[in-house]
Amino acid sequence: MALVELRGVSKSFRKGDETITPLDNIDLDIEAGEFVSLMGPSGTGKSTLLNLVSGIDRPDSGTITVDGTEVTKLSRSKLADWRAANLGYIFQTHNLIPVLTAYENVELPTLLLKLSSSQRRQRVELAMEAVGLSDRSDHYPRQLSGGQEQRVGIARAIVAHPKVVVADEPTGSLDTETSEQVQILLQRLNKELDITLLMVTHDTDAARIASRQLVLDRGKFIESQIAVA
Ligand SMILES: Nc1ncnc2c1ncn2[C@@H]1O[C@H](COP(=O)(O)OP(=O)(O)OP(=O)(O)O)[C@@H](O)[C@H]1O
Repeated sequence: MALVELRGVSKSFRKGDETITPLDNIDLDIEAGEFVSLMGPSGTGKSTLLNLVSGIDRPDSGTITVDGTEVTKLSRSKLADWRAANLGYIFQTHNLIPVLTAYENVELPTLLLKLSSSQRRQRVELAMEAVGLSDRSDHYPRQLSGGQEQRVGIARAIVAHPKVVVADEPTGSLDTETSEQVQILLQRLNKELDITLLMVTHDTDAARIASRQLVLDRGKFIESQIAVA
């Protein structure tokens, strides 16, 4: 069984009189340790897919299973606990809390886990180290560069040792050089820490660093051209 398994997943939204169906009976398998990129025209349902995999939203039909847990069956409260322990989310803009230091921002998701304070400290320190920011722990977001802020966002996403990390345009708001650094970091986390990644991107260079490229269009996955480039 794949680490992430989508079977017959559909999701529609009503827009006035119209019904739009970004995801139409989709199947997807992501194996443990894979790095999958997802591209596609604007509004085709890429973020919707990430929200379904992470249990933020529910499909109209179909099942989503992550590491043997059928996420689509979990109650709301169970879902919150499951997400805290199993899923990391990297946003386009890092969404850091400005009044907390880098360390405290990364620590936040661990407060939902049953850990001793020394286990918690160890996790945060490891995550800060993994993104190369151990020396910036006491800095506030305003004291960090855009790339450093995004790296703190990445540390926050991996601090709970999640099974899967989903990333929604993680390099979308960065300049070319910083974007490349974040791409290298994501690739390293995938290869060295064996983190399974599903990354939405509009950037073909970013998509190329993934081990598998998918394109979503009109409710379905299509073969990616860049996979054979
Ligand atoms: N909660 C919602 N209510 C109504 N419509 C929604 C909702 N969420 C998404 N949609 C619609 O579903 C479609 C897919 O949206 P989604 O954000 O998943 O696309 P996307 O591929 O991530 O787009 P982009 O590349 O521009 O970020 C869009 O038409 C969007 O307007």
